[in-house]
Amino acid sequence: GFFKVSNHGMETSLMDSVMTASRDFFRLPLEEKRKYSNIIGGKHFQMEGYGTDQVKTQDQRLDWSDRLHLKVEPEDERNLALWPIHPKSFRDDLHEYTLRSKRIKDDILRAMAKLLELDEDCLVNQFSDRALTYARFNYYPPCPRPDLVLGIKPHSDVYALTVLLMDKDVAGLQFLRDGTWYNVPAASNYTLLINVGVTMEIMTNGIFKGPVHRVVTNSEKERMSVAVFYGLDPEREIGPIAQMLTEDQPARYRKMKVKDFLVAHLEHFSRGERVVDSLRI
Ligand SMILES: O=C(O)CCC(=O)C(=O)O
Ligand SMILES: [Fe+2]
Repeated sequence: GFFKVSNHGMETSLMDSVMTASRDFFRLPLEEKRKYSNIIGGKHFQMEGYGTDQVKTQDQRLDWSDRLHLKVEPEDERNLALWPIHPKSFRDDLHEYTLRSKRIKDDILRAMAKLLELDEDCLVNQFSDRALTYARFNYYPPCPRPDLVLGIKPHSDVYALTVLLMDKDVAGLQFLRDGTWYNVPAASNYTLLINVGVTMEIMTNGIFKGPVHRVVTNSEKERMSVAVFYGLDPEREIGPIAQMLTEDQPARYRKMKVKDFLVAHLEHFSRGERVVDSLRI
């Protein structure tokens, strides 16, 4: 599922700085932002950078949003050429923010392990120093026809855990439960939203589920959010962790290399499907 955390130890000034740096970036002229484009040489799509989703098919549903997607960990794999230098504080703020966010993530992983009656560090230890962390800055401009287009189409996050910093003034995120969409209010009190992703769903053999969510558009106001996604080392396998399996509780998902799993996710996402459903045994 997903939940809000308060008293998380992240300074409100840092949260404000990250939001402001992000807003300032998206307000730059298009030619400035294009320097960080996720399309190389006008045609080749890459995961990182500024832009929208990869367009795979003519009939694909597109989202009413702009993103800046950056790898922050492993630190030696940062592609700094794609880290904006305007506004000036952007790189430092993001670096600082992800250090704090990592502590929150580890605290939550320990609490989740306790809930599962596993060793406290059992989940934390799944994330080696080669584990992937991405930051995604989402910008949703006002949309003249909110009835026709979504800010982000329904999806489950693919990585293990998402730490989401939401707009303080404008709501838009919705979660699906039993066929009904529920609104998440704007984060006026500096709470962070923690969202379980399908990597966690698989690791915990389906106990913690990656909920389906979407973002609706707004005809008057722009909205911003910053998501930090925590994934595994792409070179290892993803599957239910051994501690979750017993004779009565056999594996519900087949194993796959993380790298291939992420590629499969993109295929499913562009079709509005969930990759996890294709891994069920
Ligand atoms: O903008 C939001 O509140 C949610 C964004 C989201 O779901 C995502 O980036 O995966
Ligand atoms: Fe999401």
